[in-house]
Amino acid sequence: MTATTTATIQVDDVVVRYGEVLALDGVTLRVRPGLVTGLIGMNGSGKSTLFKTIMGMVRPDQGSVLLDGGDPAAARKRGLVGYVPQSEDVDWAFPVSVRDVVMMGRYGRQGPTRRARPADHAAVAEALERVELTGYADRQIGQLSGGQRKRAFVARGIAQDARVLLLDEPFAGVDKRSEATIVRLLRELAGDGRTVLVSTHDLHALPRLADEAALLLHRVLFHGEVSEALRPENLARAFGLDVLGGETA
Ligand SMILES: Nc1ncnc2c1ncn2[C@@H]1O[C@H](COP(=O)(O)OP(=O)(O)OP(=O)(O)O)[C@@H](O)[C@H]1O
Repeated sequence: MTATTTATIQVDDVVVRYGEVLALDGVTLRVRPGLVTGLIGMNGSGKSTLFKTIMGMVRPDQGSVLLDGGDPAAARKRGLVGYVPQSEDVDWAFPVSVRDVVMMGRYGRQGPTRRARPADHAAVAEALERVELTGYADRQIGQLSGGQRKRAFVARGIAQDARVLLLDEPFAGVDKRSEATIVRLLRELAGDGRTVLVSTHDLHALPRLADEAALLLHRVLFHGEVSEALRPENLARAFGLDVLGGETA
């Protein structure tokens, strides 16, 4: 059972190119269990590509990724990793209910028939409760607010009992209540020993959210204490901006 296994993300010197575009240029990163790690970077810095590489959906042109010490695609297939995608990557018109989305987290345990057993229904109900969406279970997923949609995907990862959770911009377009709920949940999930990696633009939420932060600009510029990551000189390097005003030279 993966539940007792320590899962850690190990990325070594990863390069990913899309044709001429160099999305990741020698990324090395260790993400430890039991912590929330924030992944900070400007648009196009490679955050989504790094997530897809960690999940084995994008193959590095160079370098290696280990999830729980093994191949990422295999780890994903055995349900080790839960993913909360960016909103643009989801077809919100798809005719599935919130409950169906959360039940997807149980597919890995159901075999090819996908017949839900009482334990699956119980896990889905508990996950919905934890994200405060019990009353929305039968709604079509697209009928939820932005924050509720994110919470539904977090519930999918909880129902899956994923040891590694990757969240791509979970606070984009999210109301304050959902943000607070997601922050609380991620802290609880990390407290249970899970590995939680969250990309965000929301620097204000970072001290409440994360134990560590990594700054990404096609490579990891800094990884360590959140307060250190937020130092103006570090943000200036990651965002190419002088936080006191204009563009850096
Ligand atoms: N499928 C693709 N084909 C070609 N180029 C791509 C593809 N996906 C991403 N890119 C390019 O790779 C670079 C990194 O993109 P990526 O989406 O990983 O960054 P990001 O930090 O997640 O950005 P954002 O915050 O805007 O989502 C960008 O220049 C982007 O245009």
